[in-house]
Amino acid sequence: MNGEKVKVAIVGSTGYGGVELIRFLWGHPAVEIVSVISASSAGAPITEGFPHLSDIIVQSLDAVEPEEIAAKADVVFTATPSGVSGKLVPELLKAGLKVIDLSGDFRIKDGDVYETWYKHEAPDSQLLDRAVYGLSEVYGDEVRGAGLISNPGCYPTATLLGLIPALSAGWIDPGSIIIDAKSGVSGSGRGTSLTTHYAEINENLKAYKVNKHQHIPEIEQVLSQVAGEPVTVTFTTHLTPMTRGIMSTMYAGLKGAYTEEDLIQLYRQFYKGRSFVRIRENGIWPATKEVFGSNYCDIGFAADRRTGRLTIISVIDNMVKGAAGQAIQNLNLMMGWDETAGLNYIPVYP
Ligand SMILES: NC(=O)C1=CN([C@@H]2O[C@H](COP(=O)(O)OP(=O)(O)OC[C@H]3O[C@@H](n4cnc5c(N)ncnc54)[C@H](OP(=O)(O)O)[C@@H]3O)[C@@H](O)[C@H]2O)C=CC1
Ligand SMILES: CC(=O)N[C@@H](CCC(=O)OP(=O)(O)O)C(=O)O
Repeated sequence: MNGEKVKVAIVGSTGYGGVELIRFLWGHPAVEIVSVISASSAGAPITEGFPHLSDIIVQSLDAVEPEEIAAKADVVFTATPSGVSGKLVPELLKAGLKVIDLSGDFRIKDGDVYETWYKHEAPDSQLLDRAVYGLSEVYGDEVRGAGLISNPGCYPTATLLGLIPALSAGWIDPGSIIIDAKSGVSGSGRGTSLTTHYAEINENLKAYKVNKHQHIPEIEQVLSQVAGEPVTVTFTTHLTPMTRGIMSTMYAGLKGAYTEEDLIQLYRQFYKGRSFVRIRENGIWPATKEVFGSNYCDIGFAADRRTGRLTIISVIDNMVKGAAGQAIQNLNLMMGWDETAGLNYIPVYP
């Protein structure tokens, strides 16, 4: 990590993902933020909308001009909505930038599947092939040296990190997986809507997009690859009255009489040497507050002898491991740096 700092730009810097990228990148030892970019507020100081960045980000917001971004930066993060990234990323790559995209546009390898779930035109199939799916702990080797990284969705990150070790070991039945997931409202971005209106969400718990969530094909794509056979899942999402955090509770049929101790050993081995996945033991279940503001994913399990089912609980902060933190972890891997650079914070508690 010696020498000149890598210059980064952020498109979508006025959104929740963009502002969270600024928070971590500002303290990154090998990075300089050279441009914060906005489609709707170019020319304005970022502090107009985000006074907490006063005296930290001094430059005004730049316009979305790929050539100008490439003249300043080496790497660009696109924290832009699905449908926008798919059109913008090819221009940024053409201008010579390395790109880390936070949207869902490059995650699904089959363009037809993407169009069915996202209702936008799919990016070019060659680019879909080129995009590396940045689930850092699983595809880290592919991320190293990549030019285009597709950062995973928030729910898929929590869910896949919880399921992959047991599935790849052949310990759970791939046809039996049920996922019940809950998210804080920042997961839906900074835009206002009736669903996230204070009076609608406060003291409330709502299921949404049941069997229709755009993260279903993303989860199934990875699980199918891991299992070596087509996997379908039942996936239900809920909105909770909290700002940050995701809890994914997963159920699957066990294919043997595995104990919790077996599972702890399996998961510890799978994530050996990876700083951001922590495995719980002694029946202490992970809670969202225990990862708040950090890049950790905490996982706990219970193997039920009576029903033959495994319960896995995985928690992340959707804004960090579910978005900006994992994107920076991928930058670190892409650049050959320590994956924890700029991300070494313990969770905010209480
Ligand atoms: N929030 C979360 O927990 C997670 C979000 N994601 C994904 O990350 C991306 C960003 O999410 P989030 O920050 O929450 O969303 P926000 O809605 O908070 O922000 C999106 C930003 O995109 C910018 N934007 C909109 N249209 C354009 C355009 N045509 N060209 C350039 N920029 C545009 C907007 O800024 P401006 O108008 O100033 O340009 C806006 O600030 C999304 O794809 C989201 O799905 C992924 C994982 C988790
Ligand atoms: C709470 C909430 O609304 N969460 C969003 C997750 C958004 C996201 O991460 O979107 P992409 O992965 O598609 O980019 C949702 O459920 O759609």
